[in-house]
Amino acid sequence: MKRSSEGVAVSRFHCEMKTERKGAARTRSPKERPGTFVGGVRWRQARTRGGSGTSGVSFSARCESREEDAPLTRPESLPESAAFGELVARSAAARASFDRMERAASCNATVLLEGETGTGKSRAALAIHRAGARAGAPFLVVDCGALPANLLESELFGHEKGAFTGAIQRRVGAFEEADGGTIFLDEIGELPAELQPKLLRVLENREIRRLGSNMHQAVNVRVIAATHRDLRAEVQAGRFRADLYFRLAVVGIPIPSLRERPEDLPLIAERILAGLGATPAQVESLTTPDFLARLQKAPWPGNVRELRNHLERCLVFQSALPPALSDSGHPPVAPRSVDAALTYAEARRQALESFEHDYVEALLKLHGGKVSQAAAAADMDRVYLYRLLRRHGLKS
Ligand SMILES: Nc1ncnc2c1ncn2[C@@H]1O[C@H](COP(=O)(O)OP(=O)(O)OP(=O)(O)O)[C@@H](O)[C@H]1O
Repeated sequence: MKRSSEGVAVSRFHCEMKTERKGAARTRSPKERPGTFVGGVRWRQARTRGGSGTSGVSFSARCESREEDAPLTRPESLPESAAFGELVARSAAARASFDRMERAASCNATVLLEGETGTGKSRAALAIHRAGARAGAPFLVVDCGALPANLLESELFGHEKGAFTGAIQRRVGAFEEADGGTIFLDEIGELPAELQPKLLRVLENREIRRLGSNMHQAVNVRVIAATHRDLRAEVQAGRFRADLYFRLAVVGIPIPSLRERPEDLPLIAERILAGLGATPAQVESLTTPDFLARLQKAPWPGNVRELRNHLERCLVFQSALPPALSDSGHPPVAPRSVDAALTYAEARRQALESFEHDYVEALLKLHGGKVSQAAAAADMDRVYLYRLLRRHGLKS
């Protein structure tokens, strides 16, 4: 794509072109933009074939077909079912993601995993690391949404003694600790604005500077990032730097939600039940065609994680619970009663635990797994909500 004019105010994403098979490309243009022209006609979405031209306010492009322009994924060559690390799938969409993961594992490029909460992004990141040349080196996870900016900066890049109040000794950051290996930046969409240029510099120069130090230090780290957000929309809205987005999305891997691929559910359910140590009789009762069909119809806003919780609940209550009942977190048993044999303090602690679990689970479900949105709606601190989710095993 070449720029054909200068000094015109244009969107961060002028238009998106994705190659398809047989030398064709799909062109999409954001609706609020001045527009993209294919063959002189203004379009929001169009398919272009070899030789046709596409142009916009400040660029023009030509779609040309070449033999070596093979698509990244060849659906016709994909096997019936596939596994990548812990992940299993049958659907073409998920197998296409696995195919990309495998290719990503064999190189060192920065990867961006995009998918809703519970779709398996963290497991995919670990599997990419383990399948690659860095498998024997460290794999470090940093949750970019779990810490305020100053603590996160120190977590990522480390600090010198005295760098800030409370920095009583030097601390090595995750980038340094992961040297030779991989750093997994989870929830990258939550990275505070002030840290975005700092991370960009690290990705560009492959060197870090500890907080409070003047020295730059080279690091050899592979970066895999993940987000449940639509990062392109975040860039369009000005909340995420476009240059950082492009640095991260060298290999972009979308992971489909569970409701987009119900055909994967039986296979995943079997894998989960095996992992939970279900007996053959339990597996049989929880994989009947009727029960699986009911599970396949459920929306699963928390995706595979929610399915896992549901199946675990089914094992605990020894019953093929309908998903709608399980979703509320309330098994079909008598309402919670008070155990007066306990001390007041203990009974209160248990009730509070149970309330916290049910509340944060329902809250997250109500907001489609979006922690920041859920925290804002509940008037809670996001970091505190993350802590509660972890404590109750609702987020790994
Ligand atoms: N395709 C799959 N096959 C088997 N298990 C899966 C699959 N996808 C996800 N899981 C399981 O679902 C659970 C959630 O996965 P994971 O924590 O990687 O999700 P995530 O997308 O990183 O979630 P979040 O965005 O909330 O951090 C894990 O127990 C994982 O093993």
